[in-house]
Amino acid sequence: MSEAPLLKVRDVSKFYGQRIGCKEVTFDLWPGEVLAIVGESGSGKTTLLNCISTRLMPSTGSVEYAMRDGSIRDLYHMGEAERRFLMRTDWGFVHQNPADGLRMTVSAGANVGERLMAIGNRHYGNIRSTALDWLTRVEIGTDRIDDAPRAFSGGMRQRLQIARNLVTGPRLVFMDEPTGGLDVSVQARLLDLVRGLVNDLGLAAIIVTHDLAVARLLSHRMMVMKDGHVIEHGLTDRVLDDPREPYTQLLVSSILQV
Ligand SMILES: Nc1ncnc2c1ncn2[C@@H]1O[C@H](COP(=O)(O)OP(=O)(O)OP(=O)(O)O)[C@@H](O)[C@H]1O
Repeated sequence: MSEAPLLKVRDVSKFYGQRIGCKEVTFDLWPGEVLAIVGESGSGKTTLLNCISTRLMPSTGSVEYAMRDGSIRDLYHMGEAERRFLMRTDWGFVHQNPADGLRMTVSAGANVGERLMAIGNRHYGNIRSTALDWLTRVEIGTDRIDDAPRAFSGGMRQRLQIARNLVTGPRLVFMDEPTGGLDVSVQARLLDLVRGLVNDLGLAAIIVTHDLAVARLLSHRMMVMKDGHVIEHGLTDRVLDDPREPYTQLLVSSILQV
């Protein structure tokens, strides 16, 4: 890991009227590091993820990002066009529901290829061969390249969404319950795949999950949220093996096997 954080999140709070979405969240994320945000439903995980990824503007706080050229930018003071470019090129966002991250009626190949075109690739042959390569990497048969994702199973759709996000070589990927809504056996295969890709590509990732087994398998560090606050934060193995907060102890003990 390099010496400067990729993200510096400082005192990020989001209020929905009187209601707390998340409150005074501060942490650094380092290049190549995977952070899991865990907590029960309504604890503020998605609100925090959306604030950090600028899909939602926080009420207060700041997020600094180390750009590829080494400059540090304040995400909430970036122009809209620049932020969109960053999202398309340097970041990925994997939604729980693949339909939110895919174009369901265009082919699998086009779903992957259009991200390449968005960053300036114009050579059809190269785009198609890169798309084929990525379908293989996410274990989708290359004979399915011309099929639309609406003809795919849930697991295949999620793998295609991952290929679409990773094809442009992002440095940071946000994932919101990436295995939610899938069968257990499909989840296990997807988790293996995500873990392999994140390791191979040296990606930094922030993964929201209510499933501690997902956090155990994928993350280096984890933050536990309750009622919008981060109540515990540390190395994943430490938090899961030796939880300090009574609430985390309860969460851990409610899972038979993590
Ligand atoms: N658009 C909104 N308007 C009003 N309140 C909201 C909105 N979105 C979230 N909240 C509230 O903010 C709090 C945090 O919600 P959030 O969805 O971030 O939690 P979560 O941990 O991601 O839950 P889940 O796992 O169910 O998605 C909750 O009290 C929720 O009701």
